[in-house]
Amino acid sequence: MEEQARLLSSMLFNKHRQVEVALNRSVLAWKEMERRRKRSSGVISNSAETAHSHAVQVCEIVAVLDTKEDQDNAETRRSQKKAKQHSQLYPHAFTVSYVRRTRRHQWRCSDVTFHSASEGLCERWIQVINEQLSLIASRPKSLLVYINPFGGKQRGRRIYEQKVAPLFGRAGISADVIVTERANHARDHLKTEANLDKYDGVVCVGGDGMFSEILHGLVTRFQTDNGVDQNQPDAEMVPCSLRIGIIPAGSTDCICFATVGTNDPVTSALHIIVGDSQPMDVCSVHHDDIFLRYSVSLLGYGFYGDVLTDSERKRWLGPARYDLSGVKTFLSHNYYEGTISFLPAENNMGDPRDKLQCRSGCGICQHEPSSTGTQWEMSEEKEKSDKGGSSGWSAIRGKFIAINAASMSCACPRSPKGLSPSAHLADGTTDLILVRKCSRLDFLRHLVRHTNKEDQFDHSFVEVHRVRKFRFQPRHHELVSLEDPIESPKKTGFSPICSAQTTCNYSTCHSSWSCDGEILPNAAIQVSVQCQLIRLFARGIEEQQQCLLEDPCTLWAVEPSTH
Ligand SMILES: Nc1ncnc2c1ncn2[C@@H]1O[C@H](COP(=O)(O)OP(=O)(O)OP(=O)(O)O)[C@@H](O)[C@H]1O
Repeated sequence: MEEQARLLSSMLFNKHRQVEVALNRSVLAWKEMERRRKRSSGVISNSAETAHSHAVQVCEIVAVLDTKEDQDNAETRRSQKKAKQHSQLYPHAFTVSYVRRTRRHQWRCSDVTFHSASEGLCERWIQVINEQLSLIASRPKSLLVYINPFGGKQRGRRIYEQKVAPLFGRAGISADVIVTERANHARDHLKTEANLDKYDGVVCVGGDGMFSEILHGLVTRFQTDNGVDQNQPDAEMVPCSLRIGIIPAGSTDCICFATVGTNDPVTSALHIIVGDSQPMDVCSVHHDDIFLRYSVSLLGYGFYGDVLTDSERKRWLGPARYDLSGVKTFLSHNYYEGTISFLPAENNMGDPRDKLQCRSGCGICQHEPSSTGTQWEMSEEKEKSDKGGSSGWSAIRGKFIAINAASMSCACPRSPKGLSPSAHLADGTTDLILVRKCSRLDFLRHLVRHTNKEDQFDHSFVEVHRVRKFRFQPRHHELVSLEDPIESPKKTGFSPICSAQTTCNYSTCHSSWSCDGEILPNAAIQVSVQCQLIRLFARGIEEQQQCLLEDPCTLWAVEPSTH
């Protein structure tokens, strides 16, 4: 680390111990100065200095506040006499609140209080730290918060008021809060009414369904304001300049888990406060030239579409409905025919089986936008120059149990590595997973591999492609008539191998697409990945070593004290 000039350095007191505190542009560090007698080799040395060093990155300081006398004494009541003496000697204090990492990607807000005899010195510390914080332009000052009071266990409002609002207050962030009164309230408000110029970001308190509302409201608003027609599948979309923060308060919080690494409201609030920014791809889904929906996580046809459709009918069962519908759909073992066409990503975009996981600061997601843009244009050219041909695009016609497009790993507590463990959040691609017709036992083997360390793509009936665009055309929709004898249907009971849904009426011979948990009305769809269309107040999942601070000792290395 390049050594930076100290901005401030003082001898202060922390918990009645003298500490040397120093600040440069990137680190606040303090170390205990403890003088004690030490015996070595039979000689009593004069004194030995031991130091316990602590360091906090300036960008992870939440706030610095003047500490009121009684407030600090409450902390030290154990040794009241000592505390009283101490507070008489050093009556002035300031408290720094900062991010502390705990287990499994969770963050907490910790406080450290420094005392001094000099009020002026404390004021100077507060002023200089605040000056440094104000230089961090990415920190939000004003937020628009939507709370779904009915998401998950209906604790959204309480979570916000008790865990999040106090932190925002401490960090000096103002928030306008809207508690939603109906489904799509947040989406509609964002689309038309909200005065977005006032805000640095939008916060969603709820689950994945609520996030989807915010996503649709915000993306639609930015396209409308910029004259982009969402119904045009090839329209060049305008990225949203406002970031979205997710305070998890739903029954499914997969987007939060995939971008923060944990579902914890305090951690999410701290990521918002420090002004993190995680770009994210969004898939636009069209049927012919009609816009259907946006997706950031999973588009699933066949198995996952059927599970969702069935579980919607069992809402009264609560979260258990997913398990029940999963078992039922598995036993039904339907397959569907159709043609899937796709535009593969370039070779330098990695491979779904390369075992490179998308992590904080991911290299693949940081491809220069210009180079990605150029490659993208080249692919578009290929596509245009080859209308009706196959160059650039590939097409597979077949019988599929499941067709999934994972734009992120889709990891969740139940499937820790997710549907596509190496999918990236912001590389402009989605991982297209095709599970062809196979036996029930083989399909079970494939499903089980989502929960263990084995490669779920290592089956002859599974293939996976990293793609920028794809289209699906169900076979029935194209030409199948009831007389078409392509598969002999077995509508009653479970077939020994698979049951083809080909000779029934339209509504039963095709599956439905599940789009981030919503069912799409059309089976024939076109999907384009919009690279980095939105940004979240997150930083991706941190690797263990990324959590460690660079050596704070560099701060002690040279430089005379400024105070
Ligand atoms: N005030 C409201 N009343 C009813 N529905 C609402 C309200 N506000 C938001 N919603 C809708 O509730 C749905 C579920 O919300 P959310 O994702 O927050 O919770 P969830 O428990 O994870 O949901 P689910 O598991 O049903 O997807 C969203 O699709 C959203 O549109």
